[in-house]
Amino acid sequence: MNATSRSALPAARRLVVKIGSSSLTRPDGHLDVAALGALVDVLAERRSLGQEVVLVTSGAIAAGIGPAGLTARPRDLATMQACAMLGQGELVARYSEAFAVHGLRVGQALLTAEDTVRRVRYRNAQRSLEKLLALGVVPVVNENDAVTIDELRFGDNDRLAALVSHLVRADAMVLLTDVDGLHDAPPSRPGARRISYVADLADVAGVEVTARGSSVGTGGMVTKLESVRIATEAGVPVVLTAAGHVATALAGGDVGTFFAAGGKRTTARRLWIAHAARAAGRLHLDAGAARAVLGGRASLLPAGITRVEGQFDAGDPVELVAPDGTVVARGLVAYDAAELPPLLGRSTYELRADLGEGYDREVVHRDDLVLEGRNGLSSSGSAT
Ligand SMILES: Nc1ncnc2c1ncn2[C@@H]1O[C@H](COP(=O)(O)OP(=O)(O)O)[C@@H](O)[C@H]1O
Ligand SMILES: N[C@@H](CCC(=O)OP(=O)(O)O)C(=O)O
Repeated sequence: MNATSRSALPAARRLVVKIGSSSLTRPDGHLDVAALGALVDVLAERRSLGQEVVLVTSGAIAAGIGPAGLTARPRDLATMQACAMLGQGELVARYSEAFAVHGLRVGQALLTAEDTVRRVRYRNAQRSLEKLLALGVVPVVNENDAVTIDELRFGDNDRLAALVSHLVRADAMVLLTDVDGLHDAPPSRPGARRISYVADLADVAGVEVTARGSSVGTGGMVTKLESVRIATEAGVPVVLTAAGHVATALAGGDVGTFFAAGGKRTTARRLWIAHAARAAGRLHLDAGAARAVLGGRASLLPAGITRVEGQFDAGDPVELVAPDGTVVARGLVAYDAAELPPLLGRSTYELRADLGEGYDREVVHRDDLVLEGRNGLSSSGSAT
């Protein structure tokens, strides 16, 4: 399949389609059931043409606003989560009804960032989604808002969709929103024009995008481009378009923006480390450690760390900072923040002798470390 042209879409064996809150929400903040039905009609048609579809859908919070007795979308995390818990069942019920009209069944998958990072959980999600697809069911995926906490939360579904694309080995990903693709300036600005084709994300590095989305969406165009980066670096081409253009987009028509896939498949955890929503802390390195890490082959040992910043637990993403203050890499730390201070600057030999086996382990293993590159991901791992 050609990952550099729109012909990838009708030729795709497996598609991931993500629809955002802005396209599923009425002006009064409630779920737009008609918009949901229109999307399902198009997806059902693709299924009848032999394509497999994985749907990543936002809308749980929107669907929960009414039942929660609220008048507007909440902004604090706890109320958003409560609303999503109320609304998720409602949302899936609407999808079940709409797909049933076409004789199709849906299966709900609620994922967290952790499911795409931890190897065992990644494999588990991969196996169950494969089985669901083999059963002819349409997976309906959302973030598990009820249990996710701030640092490990996607918040928006854009990056989740990219990681799901990697997980299910999609041939293409389609991001549906309320604007017809990336524009050369925020679309509210007079004269802003759609960009039809992007061969390399570096070509649009100068385009002004805002993080503030529609009144209901999360992350705006910034998280969409981040999602595009993850997908294309993983070898998956992307179309970003308006929800109303989904039929044309899936047929390979010239709507929205097509982003050609550049990279070769890398591991999901490396993608996630590079693009994790927020680092939980920082490790300051001495010059030797910074050089070793930048060399690309070394793990970070306690001896090369001069200072620790932030409250993190083992497994959290952290930034690695060189003596001149630049962030040289991101990685998953193997210790809690509180454990580290007595170990700093000491050799693994000393630590093993004083504290015993286990304290001589790397602070960040090289498999859990991604260099800060031009595209935020400059090292290559083997495919998961
Ligand atoms: N350069 C740009 N091109 C296109 N859209 C942009 C740009 N900069 C900012 N945006 C905004 O991004 C918004 C979409 O993001 P968001 O509201 O988070 O959508 P969703 O709910 O679909 O995820 C659009 O409404 C648009 O105003
Ligand atoms: N998981 C949340 C999605 C949060 C959100 O707004 O995402 P998006 O519409 O992708 O910007 C929900 O279902 O409401």
